[in-house]
Amino acid sequence: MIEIKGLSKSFAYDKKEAKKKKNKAATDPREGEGVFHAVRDVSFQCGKGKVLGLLGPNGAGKTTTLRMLSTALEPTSGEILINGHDVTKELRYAQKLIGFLSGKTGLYHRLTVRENVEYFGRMHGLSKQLMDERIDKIFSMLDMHTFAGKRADDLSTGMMQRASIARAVIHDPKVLVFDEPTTGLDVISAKTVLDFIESYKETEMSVIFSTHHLHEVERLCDEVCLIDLGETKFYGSTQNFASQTPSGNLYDAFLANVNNKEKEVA
Ligand SMILES: Nc1ncnc2c1ncn2[C@@H]1O[C@H](COP(=O)(O)OP(=O)(O)OP(=O)(O)O)[C@@H](O)[C@H]1O
Repeated sequence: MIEIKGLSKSFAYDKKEAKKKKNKAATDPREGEGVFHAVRDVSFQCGKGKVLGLLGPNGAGKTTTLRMLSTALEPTSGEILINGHDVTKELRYAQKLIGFLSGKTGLYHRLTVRENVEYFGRMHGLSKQLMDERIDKIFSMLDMHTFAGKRADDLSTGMMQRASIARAVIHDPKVLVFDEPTTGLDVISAKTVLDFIESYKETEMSVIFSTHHLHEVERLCDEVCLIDLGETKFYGSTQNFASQTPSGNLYDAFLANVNNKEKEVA
């Protein structure tokens, strides 16, 4: 179980940005004195065996939120608890339990896919036997055996993404945090990734992933957290989210919950 309570993250403006903002009235509620409040108040939780979809228009604060969950960024305020343990205070404990997939693959281009995954497995202290078992299982789930010996810089986008996922889950994390895992993938690779996430529903894991694709939410998510301008605007079951509008569809519910004038959704 992962709980996020009143999370916020502010970034100091660089000199150029600070100069631009000086003496100008703020047009965005996230603009503060010398800082930009990218995430202002985000709260949700994701129980064992549940999948939560993190939604929001471009720039809403999804990636920043997920980076905090992954421990890559330290929150300005708020709490992230895994099984009651505070992630910021028990970093090692949290890093063992979290598997993070970000937009950047983080693979070593000169190493083969298998070498890459083994490297991250060793960093997590996996024994050779456990590593081989895990690799065999994950590579089968993600249909990776055919390109396990290829160097990372020879991979297609879809292969690269699957290798990055294998890398993120080699240590058998209990909480998966995936940032837009299907962005840029063709239909077949996207299906492999979605099937993989779906398979986790049968386990005790919690999965949180951000997406702009509402059909993915419909298929996979038990719960939805929609953020806009850095704040949680809706958190609850996917069913309750959809039933907020007369049409009962996720697309209309999304539009009804965002203030952002552009109301972008892919
Ligand atoms: N390191 C940083 N310094 C300053 N501002 C930042 C930083 N990281 C993010 N931001 C700003 O915070 C806001 C939220 O960004 P974030 O990447 O979290 O949005 P997002 O919801 O993931 O967007 P998208 O759907 O386009 O990926 C944006 O306005 C972004 O420019």
